[in-house]
Amino acid sequence: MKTPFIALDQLDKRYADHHAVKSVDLDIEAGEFIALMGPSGCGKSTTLRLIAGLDEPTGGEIRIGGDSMRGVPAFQRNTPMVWQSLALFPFLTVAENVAFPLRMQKVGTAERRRRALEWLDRLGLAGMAERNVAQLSGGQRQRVAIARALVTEPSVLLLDEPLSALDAHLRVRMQTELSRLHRELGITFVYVTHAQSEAFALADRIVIMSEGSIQQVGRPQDVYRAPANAFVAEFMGMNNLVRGEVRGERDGLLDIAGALGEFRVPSATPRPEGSSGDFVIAADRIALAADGEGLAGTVLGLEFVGSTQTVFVEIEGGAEFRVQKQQHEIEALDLVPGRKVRLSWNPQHAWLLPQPAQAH
Ligand SMILES: Nc1ncnc2c1ncn2[C@@H]1O[C@H](COP(=O)(O)OP(=O)(O)OP(=O)(O)O)[C@@H](O)[C@H]1O
Repeated sequence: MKTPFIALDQLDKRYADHHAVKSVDLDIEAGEFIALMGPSGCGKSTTLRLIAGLDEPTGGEIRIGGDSMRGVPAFQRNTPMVWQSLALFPFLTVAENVAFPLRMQKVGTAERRRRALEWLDRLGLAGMAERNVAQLSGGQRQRVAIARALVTEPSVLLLDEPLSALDAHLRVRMQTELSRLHRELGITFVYVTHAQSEAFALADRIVIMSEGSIQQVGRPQDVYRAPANAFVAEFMGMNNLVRGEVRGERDGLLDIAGALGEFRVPSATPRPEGSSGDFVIAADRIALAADGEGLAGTVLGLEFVGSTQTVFVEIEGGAEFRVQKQQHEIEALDLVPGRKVRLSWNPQHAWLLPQPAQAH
């Protein structure tokens, strides 16, 4: 097997009163764009800080390029980090800010300036070198922070919610910028974010964490379509979780029965009768109709994002479902709160959650 570029091996971090990272194993390939995701407090930033050497693990090991980072201080790792708060020096010019890490490395004045200007140019900031950072816009400041992180030509860049302070429009532009940089530089990016849209737009693989443990690692679309457990399914937002129990098997599909009724669900492996039959059905896989077959429900509300509508439906029996449709697909239904609807889906699109004992 190929040696991973960054290896987290049983990585553990305990604070006095909190177990923030619990025996995390993760291999990151050279050049990969990895996004760490999970609810607030799940240990994403701590994991990133441990990789950066800004915090010491209380157990396990980090290897970068095959070398153990045990006892290696942050400044010797060349794993720069970009934060939401940027931490630029207000009393230095833009060029001086970017050149700062080279000063720490004892690079000569002329060379420092040459490299700082080169990175400013790469990030579209040529001509701003002599400005004070206070004279820049939020997006420009973000680029300065990225230039400063990249000026030492690291082989890994760590980013902790770098775009969350920007407005929505700028965030999308900076996403494109980061994606371009990642492609051009070919270095490894480890990116902490709350925002699913960012992780999906940027990452080769996403890591979903909860309470200090990894719940699932995979390509964004695979984690979305095939969550490893109920936590991941719910975290991914646009999944509807249906609880049930296996009643039998017919024609390659399992019969599942639960509080919402009876369903047919595919399974890659046999599942004994009476075992868990919890499954998810993604919001965009559900068809809506005014009547006919399917789960009966009542529209609770609607949410528009561009041309996409999310329809919130209360199912008879109490559960709430989300259905995601293009505006033109449901125009004819004239959906308003209180409208009765039927929900149906192709059984092949349902995803049976792995048995709890197998989930990881
Ligand atoms: N220095 C510290 N001392 C004690 N507890 C800490 C310390 N740093 C972090 N923690 C705790 O460890 C847990 C994980 O924190 P961490 O910052 O890694 O979470 P996160 O997933 O990045 O959250 P957020 O998305 O809110 O930034 C939290 O409960 C936090 O309160």
